[in-house]
Amino acid sequence: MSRAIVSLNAGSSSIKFALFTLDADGPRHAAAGKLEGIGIAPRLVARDAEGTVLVDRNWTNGAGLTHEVLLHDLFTWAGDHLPEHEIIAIGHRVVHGGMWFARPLLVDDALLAALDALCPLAPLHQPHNLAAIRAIRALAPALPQVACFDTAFHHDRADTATRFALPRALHDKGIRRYGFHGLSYEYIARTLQEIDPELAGGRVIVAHLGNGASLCAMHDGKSVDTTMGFTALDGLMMGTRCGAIDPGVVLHLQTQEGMSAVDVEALLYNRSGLLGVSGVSSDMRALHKSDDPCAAEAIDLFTWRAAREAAALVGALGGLDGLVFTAGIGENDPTVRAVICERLGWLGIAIDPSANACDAPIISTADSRITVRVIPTDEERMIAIHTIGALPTAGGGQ
Ligand SMILES: Nc1ncnc2c1ncn2[C@@H]1O[C@H](COP(=O)(O)OP(=O)(O)O)[C@@H](O)[C@H]1O
Ligand SMILES: CC(=O)OP(=O)(O)O
Ligand SMILES: [Mg+2]
Repeated sequence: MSRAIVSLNAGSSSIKFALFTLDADGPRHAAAGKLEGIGIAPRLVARDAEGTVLVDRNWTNGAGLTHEVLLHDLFTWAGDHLPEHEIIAIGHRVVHGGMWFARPLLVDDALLAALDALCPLAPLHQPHNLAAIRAIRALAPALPQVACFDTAFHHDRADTATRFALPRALHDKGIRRYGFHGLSYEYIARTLQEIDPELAGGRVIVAHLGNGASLCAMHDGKSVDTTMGFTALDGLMMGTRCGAIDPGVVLHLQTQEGMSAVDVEALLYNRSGLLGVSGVSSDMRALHKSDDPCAAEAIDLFTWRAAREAAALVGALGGLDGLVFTAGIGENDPTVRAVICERLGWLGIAIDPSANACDAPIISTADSRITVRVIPTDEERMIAIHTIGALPTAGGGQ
């Protein structure tokens, strides 16, 4: 029987998970999967480390099944089908750690209560992250659970990068720029250190372009600035989120258009971004397939915003040595990467079209002044590493 850690990344309509066994040289990936379509038509697919499908299950009449019920089914499946693994802890991606939580922490009642208070700052994520923790507490009260914060990687940035130009008292109360996707950025920083230490020591922009999207400006592997702020609404245009917007628009919608705060929240988080501009889909693949001109306009705006924000981060870094693409779009979409790089061509970026077309590890030409890489992210592995480290006997009692 080998001891194992489960990493959970619970979102509004999906729960991504991965199982890692504890090896002397770090967590070893044993299985991973996704429970998606929660609230509509749930489907569970899991694969072992070789990619063999372990389960592909749909629920009949599954629309009414909650995260809690489905997590229970997932655990029953894991108990029946992965009996050779003793799960010793569960690690969670918790999107918002606020001002105080900058390191992975063992979950207890006090921590859960403090994290509940941050739900309004991450309405698409935090309630689901915490619901998964509570569901597992109910199923297995003695199982240690570790919260790993998406904000933590950005926590130690200089004050200038975290401060809004608002009265000081509001900053002191916690109204400041936090930044997200930190588990992904931390994984990329570590990987870059392994594969290209010289570049890792320099000034690098990492573009995490997924359903949620942000950029991180790193120097020597540390976050200097990032495009997301107080919430995961800020910065880039995303699947359904607007990204940076004149705050005057929000005031206008409320005072002139008669929208309530709840209406505005739903508009900015769920009906904007690629979905709102295209009127077609929030999914980049669907937009490429569509012949609706609004779909093309949405993709154009996505690349325009990404290049514009990247240029701002070059200013924050005082120059640029490397650019890394990651997450669903960043790892798999040569067209989006090519257009963003073309818009940033003035920085001395030159892309090799054939390397870009096959998502090669390096997609810049040999004489490009800036190295452009594609690195698949692995938030689940980062969660497993942090979870092992946060257990009472660090190293998982090995
Ligand atoms: N081959 C691909 N080409 C273009 N876009 C892709 C491809 N594969 C995935 N994507 C896009 O990646 C996005 C989802 O990214 P992902 O990192 O999985 O998001 P999240 O983890 O936030 O749910 C979607 O817009 C999807 O269309
Ligand atoms: C913080 C965030 O936007 O996360 P995701 O990309 O998973 O939506
Ligand atoms: Mg994601």
